[in-house]
Amino acid sequence: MTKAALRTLYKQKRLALTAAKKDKLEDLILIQFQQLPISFPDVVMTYAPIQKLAEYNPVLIEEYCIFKNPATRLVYPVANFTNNTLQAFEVEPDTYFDVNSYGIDEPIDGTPLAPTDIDMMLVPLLTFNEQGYRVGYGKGFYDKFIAQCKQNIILIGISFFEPAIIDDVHYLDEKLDFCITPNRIYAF
Ligand SMILES: Nc1nc2c(c(=O)[nH]1)N(C=O)[C@@H](CNc1ccc(C(=O)N[C@@H](CCC(=O)O)C(=O)O)cc1)CN2
Ligand SMILES: Nc1ncnc2c1ncn2[C@@H]1O[C@H](COP(=O)(O)OP(=O)(O)OP(=O)(O)O)[C@@H](O)[C@H]1O
Repeated sequence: MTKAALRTLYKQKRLALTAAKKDKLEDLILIQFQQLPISFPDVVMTYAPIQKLAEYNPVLIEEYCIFKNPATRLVYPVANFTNNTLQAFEVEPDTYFDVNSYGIDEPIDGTPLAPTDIDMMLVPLLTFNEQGYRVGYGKGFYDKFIAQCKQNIILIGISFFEPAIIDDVHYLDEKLDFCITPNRIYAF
């Protein structure tokens, strides 16, 4: 399917999950994440989920990263919807967040961080394919941002559903290193 058709389908599939089903899938995803064959680096970019789009909430994964590596530093994206770019901000436990016009909690007094300082990134997505390419909301925020990160950054997608076939992968699309589903880890 095209990315446009996949966006519509996977938004519907996510929104159709009951709270109980979503809770169960989130537990299974955490269990899979805990099997990842990596050592946990210091600087981890995560995201605050968009509730109205039923995104996966990575909070338990963040806690697991801190448990495995107490030196973990958490970073969140702040989106500029004028030019569809992201900026990374490191947060502390007392950092304030404010909800932006798209319903995303963003840090308002974090410390700006260069994309090259990020070691690992949890990348939001709607779906992905067996080759490690993802479909997001179609504004290219993450593709552009990942292009500025270091070569050996670990990119991890998380999906409630198994992979799809994407007919229109673009040459600028960035490939994930792993995608976690409730059933297994895909390594690319
Ligand atoms: N949690 C989270 N944060 C993120 C992203 C993300 O995918 N998830 N982004 C990843 O890029 C950036 C923001 N990109 C976004 C792109 C579209 C929409 C959105 O609400 N799209 C609606 C249509 C809204 C409209 O056009 O009025 C939709 O897709 O239904 C939200 C965020 C940065 N922060
Ligand atoms: N490295 C890049 N530099 C400039 N433009 C880019 C880059 N990568 C992607 N784009 C542009 O961004 C637009 C959206 O890309 P795409 O459809 O892959 O978004 P997406 O991955 O679904 O969304 P997102 O990254 O926002 O979650 C496309 O028009 C694409 O040309």
